[in-house]
Amino acid sequence: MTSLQLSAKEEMVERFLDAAARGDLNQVSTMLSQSSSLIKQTGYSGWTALMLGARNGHYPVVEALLAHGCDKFSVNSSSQTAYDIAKFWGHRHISNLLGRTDDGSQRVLPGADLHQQENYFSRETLDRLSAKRTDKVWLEDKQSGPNTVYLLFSNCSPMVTSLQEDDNAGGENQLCRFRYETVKDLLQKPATVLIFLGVEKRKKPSSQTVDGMREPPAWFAVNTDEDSAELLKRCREKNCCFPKTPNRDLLKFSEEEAGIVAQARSVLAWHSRYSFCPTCGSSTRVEEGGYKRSCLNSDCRSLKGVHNTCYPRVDPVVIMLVIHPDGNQCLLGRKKIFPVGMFSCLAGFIEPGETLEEAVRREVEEESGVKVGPVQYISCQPWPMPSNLMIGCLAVAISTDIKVDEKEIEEARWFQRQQVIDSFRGTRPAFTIPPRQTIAHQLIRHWIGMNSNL
Ligand SMILES: NC(=O)c1ccc[n+]([C@@H]2O[C@H](COP(=O)([O-])OP(=O)(O)OC[C@H]3O[C@@H](n4cnc5c(N)ncnc54)[C@H](O)[C@@H]3O)[C@@H](O)[C@H]2O)c1
Ligand SMILES: [Mg+2]
Ligand SMILES: [Mg+2]
Ligand SMILES: [Mg+2]
Ligand SMILES: [Zn+2]
Repeated sequence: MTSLQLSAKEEMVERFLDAAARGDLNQVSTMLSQSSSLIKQTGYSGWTALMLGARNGHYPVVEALLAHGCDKFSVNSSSQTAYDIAKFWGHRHISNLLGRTDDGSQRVLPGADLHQQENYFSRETLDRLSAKRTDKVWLEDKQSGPNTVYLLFSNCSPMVTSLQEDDNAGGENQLCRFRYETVKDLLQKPATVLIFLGVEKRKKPSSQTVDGMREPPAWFAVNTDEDSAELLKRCREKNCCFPKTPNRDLLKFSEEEAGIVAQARSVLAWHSRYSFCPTCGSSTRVEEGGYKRSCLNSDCRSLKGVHNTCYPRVDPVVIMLVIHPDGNQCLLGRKKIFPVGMFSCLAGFIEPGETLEEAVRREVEEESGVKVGPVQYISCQPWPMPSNLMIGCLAVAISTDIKVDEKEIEEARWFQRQQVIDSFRGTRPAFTIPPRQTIAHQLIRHWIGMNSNL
């Protein structure tokens, strides 16, 4: 396409991207002051100005674009961020700048790659204030606070408002939020479980107004045995419901709400499964803002010393993308219950007395017959179904013959890097990639972005 065929806007975008690629800081700054939206535009190459500045080693341009608040996590059509690009081309000073976390911790851990993937269910919107869980007076005061937020759960599913896709950034479900007056009768019921989730994290001081001095709102989750139709009557909005497919619907929240749901649902699921003392079978009492169950039998061993049975459990699971020794293929498998055509990373529960590296090696060999050598941790994800912690790793195979354990896996296959890229793009997909909310998706994307030939 010649420049004559470009619209005025497209031409401006191309000029801006060209300035970033050439390292023309003056032109980049002038154009940004005229049109700030240029910062997120991509040209025909599918690259942003940040990617082009990073590709060509223009530190001042990258610095200026970051100062203007550009999104350093956006990716090109090969799923590479500007950081991946700078690293690949050996512009260390730029990859260090792009990989730096806000607290400057990269300087404390030199050489560490602290560009951490944020996974769905991982965002901490609330400050958990765990020290306040034992402060009964403070907790009771918060319960009836005028700005306190309550979330209602039935059978560990949150009450939500279903939105049209465009209503909410990234989410189709929104949590229904209630005030004390609407739920206070429920709190009196013996079968109700109340969890203190935390208080909203304070925004920057500059955004505080007159009520900036007020304490930030506390959040609680309530699970009751009241009929779900009765619970819905408390809500005046029309679209409120308890989702019919709870597990799938948990993937439809915004990043902020997903983090809160992960916390609340895992703790509530623990209460619903551990209502009696696991040590002696007696009844228990909920304590510490819903984070402890103490045995009511005064002779019980669980009351002496610290017993982990009194606290909510988390089950660690390794999930790994196994890379072929040639570096150009990865191993994916499918369970019978997966949607048709979907392949995902292998995964399995860590067993007692096992390191995560050994768990990776054992699960991969059990499920696919492939032997694994080096294992590298990448990122993790709370997975509240009911209470897993998915520990995401890359692993390098040292054998390649596949023999699946048919009890767990229907099929496992090596996929070429290009097949994986095509599946991400949706062009001639060889298989379906798991949804973006899963750490499996993010691990596969990470591998694609890591060692591609730019
Ligand atoms: N977020 C993601 O991307 C993602 C992807 C894959 C799996 N997962 C989750 O990881 C979990 C584990 O994966 P898997 O099923 O392949 O594990 P797995 O390969 O270890 O096999 C599951 C079997 O392990 C046994 N098991 C051992 N400890 C267990 C425990 N604490 N709880 C339940 N079963 C236990 C059971 O017999 C169960 O059938 C799944 O339940 C799934 O929810 C999440
Ligand atoms: Mg498994
Ligand atoms: Mg297994
Ligand atoms: Mg297992
Ligand atoms: Zn007991």
